[in-house]
Formats: sequence, structure tokens, C-alpha cells
Amino acid sequence: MSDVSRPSPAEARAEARTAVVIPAAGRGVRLGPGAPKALRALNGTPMLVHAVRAMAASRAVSLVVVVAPPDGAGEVKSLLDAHALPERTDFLVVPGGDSRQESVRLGLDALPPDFGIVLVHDAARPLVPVDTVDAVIEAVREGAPAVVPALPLADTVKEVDPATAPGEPEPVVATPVRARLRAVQTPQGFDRSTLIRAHESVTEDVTDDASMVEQLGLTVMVVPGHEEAFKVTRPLDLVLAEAVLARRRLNDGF
Ligand SMILES: Nc1ccn([C@@H]2O[C@H](COP(=O)(O)OP(=O)(O)OP(=O)(O)O)[C@@H](O)[C@H]2O)c(=O)n1
Ligand SMILES: C[C@](O)(CO)[C@H](O)COP(=O)(O)O
Repeated sequence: MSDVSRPSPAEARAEARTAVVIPAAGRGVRLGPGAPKALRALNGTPMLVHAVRAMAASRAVSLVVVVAPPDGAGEVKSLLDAHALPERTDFLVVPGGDSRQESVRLGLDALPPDFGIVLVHDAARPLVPVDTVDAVIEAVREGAPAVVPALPLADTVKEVDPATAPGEPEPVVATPVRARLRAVQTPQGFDRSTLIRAHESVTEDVTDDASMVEQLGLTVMVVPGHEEAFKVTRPLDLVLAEAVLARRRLNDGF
């Protein structure tokens, strides 16, 4: 006999609490020498603090798990303690691993049981607007097992021969139809048990969490991303990020 008082999976998802895992353990090799990327300053405030504030700006988010550089959990904790963060959000800091995938898994391991929806957000995308965060959460609440924010591409993309020797011109082997491609951002949102299953079953290195869910045979849904959710990867991205912050300050009348 069915238990009429027990919520259906869809009802449970609609009610579920949301936590965010922020992988912040990378070195930032492409950014050049310096402190770990997440700890570098953007207009005087560490990139990680911007990213944490961007997640905590959503009223739906009640826990943020920051995955710190393996030997830097203490430093990251002190950093978060020293900056004003919304009181309605709890914070946990755990040490990360050698790859983004391992760092996310360590963050998932630290999640308390009572969170049914999990977002994974790069510390390296510090400026994502709250509307994008909320759109991802809403789509998971509505039943998608995995949701990614994404934008259409501005450039044409070529696939090249992977066997080309380093430094040699690369023969083009294909030109995918651009209109069907999307550049994927974070936060990516998941039904918690689906994301955990994906991390348990996919062992090869992948570049995002949603592709692990695709490997389970489930459909990942795309919602509109935002230009300001770009990833700080190379030195020019720092210039752009500071320009975006300056424009925001101007618009806010500071
Ligand atoms: N071992 C790792 C590697 C990456 N990340 C995080 O994953 C996000 C996206 O990674 P990326 O932009 O590639 O950062 P880095 O690995 O630091 O950059 P790079 O590849 O240039 O070294 C970043 O927030 C980064 O801190 C992580 O938590 N643990
Ligand atoms: C997850 C991600 O930001 C989606 O675009 C991206 O794949 C991370 O890649 P990275 O090389 O680890 O920065």
C-alpha cells in the first residue's frame, strides 16, 4: 500500500534545500605566477569572496561548501571570517584535491544529509549574477536532474587532428554547426543523488560535472547563461573582471 503522506520525488525536489560546492583548489597556472587563483584580488577583494557572495546572494542557498587548496583550508577559513557574508548562509571549508573533479567530490563528501539540490560553482567565475543562479535552481526544482547555464558562441569552432605534432600547423577535420553549440558556465545545478552517482561511476577526467551526468544516460538541460559569468582563466580576464566591477560600482552609485 502506498504512503499517501510521503511526497513524490517531484514534490520532494520542489521543497529541497540547496547547497553550493565551490571548487577553489586550483593553482591558476594559465593566469601566471602568484597566489592560488581563487585567492587573488579583484578590486581589492579575493576572487573567492566575490564567488561566495555571488552564491549567497540567492535566497534559495543556505549552505556554501568551499573546497580550498589542499594545504590552505585554514587560510581560506580566516579569509571568509574576515569578510562580510550574508548571515542566513552557513559556510564550510574543506581541503581539495589534485583535479577539479576530485575537489568537487571532496566537497560533496562534506555535505550534510538534508540538502536535495546541489550547485557546483567555479571560484574562477566570481561575477555570475544572482538571476543566473536562481534560474539554475528553479530548473532543478522543476525536475531536471542536471542544469547548466550556457551562451551561444561568438566564434566559429574547428575540430583539428589530435595527432598533430606540437608546434606544427593543425589540419582541420571538421567544423561543427555553430548554432547547435553552447559555451557552458557555472553554477551547474543537480539533483544531489544524481550528482553523487555520477561522481561514483565516472572515473576518467572530464571538464565539467554535467558531462558526468550525461554519461549516466540522463538529459542535462540548458538555461540562459550570462556574459558576466565568464571564467577568469588568463591575465586579460582579470582586466575584464575589474572593469565589470567598476561598472557595477558606477551603476550602484558608489
Ligand atoms: N585541483 C583543482 C583544480 C581546479 N579547481 C577549481 O576548479 C575551478 C575551475 O578550474 P580552472 O579555471 O581550470 O582553475 P585552475 O585549475 O586553477 O586553472 P589552471 O588550469 O590555469 O591551473 C577553479 O575554481 C579551480 O579553483 C579545484 O578546485 N581543484
Ligand atoms: C566547469 C567549466 O567552468 C564549464 O565551462 C569548465 O569546464 C572548467 O574548465 P577548467 O579547465 O577546469 O577551467
